[in-house]
Amino acid sequence: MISIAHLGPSGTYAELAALYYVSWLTKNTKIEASLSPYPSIFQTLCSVAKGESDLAVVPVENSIQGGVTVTLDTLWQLDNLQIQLALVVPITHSLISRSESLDSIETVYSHPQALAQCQKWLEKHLPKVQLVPTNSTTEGLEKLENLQAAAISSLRAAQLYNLPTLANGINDYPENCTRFWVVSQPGNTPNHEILKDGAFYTSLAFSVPANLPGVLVKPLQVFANQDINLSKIESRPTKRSLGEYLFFMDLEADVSSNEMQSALAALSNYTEILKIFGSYNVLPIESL
Ligand SMILES: O=C(O)C(=O)Cc1ccccc1
Repeated sequence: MISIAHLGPSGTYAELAALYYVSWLTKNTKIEASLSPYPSIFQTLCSVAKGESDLAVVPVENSIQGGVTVTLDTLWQLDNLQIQLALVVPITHSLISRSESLDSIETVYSHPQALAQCQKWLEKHLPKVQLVPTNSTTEGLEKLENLQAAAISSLRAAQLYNLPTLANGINDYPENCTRFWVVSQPGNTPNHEILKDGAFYTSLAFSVPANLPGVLVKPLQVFANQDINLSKIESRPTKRSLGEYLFFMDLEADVSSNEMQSALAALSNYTEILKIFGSYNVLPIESL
């Protein structure tokens, strides 16, 4: 039995992503899994780094809001985490409340990503409310004894806690989806048959030795030279001093391929610290 950590309380989108993964595991392997909710994304990842859980399922990027910075920062900070798999989950938000109508809502609780994904809807329908960020979309559901309160979470969460919804599909963009990573400690890899033919993506991050003109050109050129496509680049502050950055990249090649091995050997000449987070494929959830 493997344990899978995810952002809780139960009913989050991260739990939904973990459930998709478990359903794939059940169908394709003999591995059984149990889910453990954690109060924050940071604690979810720490539980794997400490060996308390075998795997964590964490959001990494939203199609509307971009990177989930805590996930990127924590992966950089904790040295022993590897990405095993990615999954992309469609996100549809509901406004959950015991109130009879929108008119009496004074406060809306949710995860900052969810509040941001419903910004226009909130501006239009609830322009005067106080928006309160929470650690997850389900954390705010505890506050709904108060009839003036509402929370943004999934319809699935509303059903789980037997709570009524005031509006459904309130995200500003219907194509809203979030990419999640399944991470483990390096050796602790459940036998992913999906990886049999090699992985499609490699994710890594690096700092550069000095803030000079052209310092990012060389690392980019290294991958271009090997004909490796860059599918994402994101910078994050090093937190050492203002204006110094780390660069997180997703590349379309397996770390063990000749092209990637050559690129990485060349890359190390132009980076200060280089961390490789792993090679992985995307689990197609429509196949489940
Ligand atoms: O809070 C949740 O439910 C999460 O899993 C994080 C999140 C929040 C908003 C969109 C996608 C994931």
